[in-house]
Amino acid sequence: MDSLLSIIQKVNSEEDLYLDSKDISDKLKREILQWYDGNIYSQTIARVNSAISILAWCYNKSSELDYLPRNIRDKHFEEAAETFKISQEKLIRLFSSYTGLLFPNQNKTKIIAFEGIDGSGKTVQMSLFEEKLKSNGKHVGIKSFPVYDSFFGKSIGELLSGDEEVNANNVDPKSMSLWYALDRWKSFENLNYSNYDYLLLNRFTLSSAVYQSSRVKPELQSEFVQWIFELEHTELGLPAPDLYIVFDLNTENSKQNISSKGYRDYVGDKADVYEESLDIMSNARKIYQELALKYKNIVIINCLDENNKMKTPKEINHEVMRVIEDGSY
Ligand SMILES: Nc1ncnc2c1ncn2[C@@H]1O[C@H](COP(=O)(O)OP(=O)(O)OP(=O)(O)O)[C@@H](O)[C@H]1O
Ligand SMILES: Cc1cn([C@H]2C[C@H](O)[C@@H](COP(=O)(O)O)O2)c(=O)[nH]c1=O
Repeated sequence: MDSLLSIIQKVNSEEDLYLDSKDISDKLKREILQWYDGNIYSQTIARVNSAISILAWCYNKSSELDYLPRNIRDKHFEEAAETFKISQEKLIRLFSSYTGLLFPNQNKTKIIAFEGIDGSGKTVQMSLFEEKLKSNGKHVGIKSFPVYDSFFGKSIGELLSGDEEVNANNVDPKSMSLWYALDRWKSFENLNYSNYDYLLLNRFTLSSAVYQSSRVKPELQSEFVQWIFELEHTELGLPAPDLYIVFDLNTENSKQNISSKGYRDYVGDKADVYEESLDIMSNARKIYQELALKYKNIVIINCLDENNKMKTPKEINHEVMRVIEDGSY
């Protein structure tokens, strides 16, 4: 099977068809789960089958529903929502977007997030990439998280500064994650990014998955990562980036880069509580590497040369361009 349309045709021809994991490629699983609830990281076959049943319903019903009076149409949605055990609002949302999934628009906005431990060069690289895209005539949106001057971001800055007794390194990881998640949710609340060719993000959900899971016991780490994805994608409806580019370097080089950053509003001239913790930084580096092996939308770029010195910004930018041009993520 090679397309969602052919899968629907199979569903239509075989009553009670339940797909096996091998019946559908990883790429299609990601696409359908992105449409279903955004959480592409929980690819259980039960979730994929639920999404396919709803997709098939949308496809089969569309021409009929389009011509029905409003009250009868609503009745159809109400009954189907009950069958699928989802809310009517969610079914209506899925119905309004299913054509985009079955007949993809090549001009869809690409969301690319820049990630890595503190001082890994995300800001420098995002701005080089943005310049390149703009000089190629692309329409580009950018966002950086946390948004330190927003309502939620201000509290994140205070917690990171370590100035109070309760700080970002002693507050429990789930509570800390909620601040970051709400900060992103607020920032996306009224954002219509469909007109951009690219939306570039300086840190996104993966930062919490990595940094906050680095603060829980190792045996609870992978469950914690899933909790973050569920919180931000399934519950808050944030989109999963098409691609995460993670800049990898050792903690010695990152420390040196942090010290060259100069004054920052939320922390002044000093480092924040995560930047100060060698444990958090080295655990975070390891978790980024582990998650990149697990998920196809996470790609690592090695920022160090054979002598463990930082490659130049231009050299790293070439590697970013290679990943984008390759397009195989
Ligand atoms: N390839 C590089 N070689 C040398 N210095 C670099 C390189 N890339 C970035 N830097 C310097 O390192 C510092 C941190 O870079 P940048 O702000 O881009 O990192 P960041 O990952 O965004 O940091 P943070 O996560 O702490 O916000 C800056 O002073 C920047 O000029
Ligand atoms: C967005 C985000 C960030 N963090 C962590 C990672 C960093 O140590 C700090 C702040 O980021 P900055 O790049 O130094 O400004 O917070 C996190 O744990 N979760 C997140 O979502």
